[in-house]
Amino acid sequence: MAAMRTGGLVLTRPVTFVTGNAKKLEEVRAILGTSLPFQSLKLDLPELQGEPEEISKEKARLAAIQVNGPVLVEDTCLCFNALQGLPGPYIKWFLQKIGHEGLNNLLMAYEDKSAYAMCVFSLALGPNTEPITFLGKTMGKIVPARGPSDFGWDPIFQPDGYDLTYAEMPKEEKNKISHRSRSLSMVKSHFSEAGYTFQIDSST
Ligand SMILES: O=P(O)(O)OP(=O)(O)OP(=O)(O)OC[C@H]1O[C@@H](n2cnc3c(O)ncnc32)[C@H](O)[C@@H]1O
Ligand SMILES: [Mg+2]
Repeated sequence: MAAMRTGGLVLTRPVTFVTGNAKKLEEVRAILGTSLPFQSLKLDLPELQGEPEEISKEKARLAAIQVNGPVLVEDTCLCFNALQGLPGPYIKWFLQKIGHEGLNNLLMAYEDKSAYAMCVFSLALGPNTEPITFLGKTMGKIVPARGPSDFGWDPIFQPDGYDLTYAEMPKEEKNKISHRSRSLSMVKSHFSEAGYTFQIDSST
């Protein structure tokens, strides 16, 4: 839990990253390394409809109640410029129903294949605290699927400046430029700037 102390906030528990997605967790682990004490909890939280930041904040509020402590969650969007940002936060269901080919077909009527991947992390220090959001974006375009299909829409997203899709890139390369790593670098800066201190008693 969080307690105030002069000069910053003392956290007596590690931050819990709550997600139902094992691939997200894998990337968050690789990106954060040991820079932030965190643990994970596999929970598929219900998601509100609406703007990405509100969806992410609401997930954090629900997660903080479940965990009864500091939590980090994220919501990921894939936004097509020709479609004014859709499917956006609804990408999970589009992907599930129409797949990579269907997503490409959605853009068939448009010249503009540009898109961006967006990650909104939300940090809530405990239940009843207002979550803070961190938004990271990577620009690119939608292409016919290339590369291994072990993580979501990675095979159809080709980031600007690369000839490779996210799926074709070595993981370390994706993690250097991804929407997730951009958002997480803001989370890391927040932790160092806000002066939080972790005093975790491992015996409790
Ligand atoms: O429990 P949560 O964290 O919500 O996990 P989720 O899988 O439900 O994730 P989202 O609600 O954020 O939906 C995002 C969708 O985009 C997929 N996705 C997320 N990040 C991705 C990435 O970096 N590359 C490819 N696909 C990704 C993910 O598998 C989902 O289908
Ligand atoms: Mg989800």
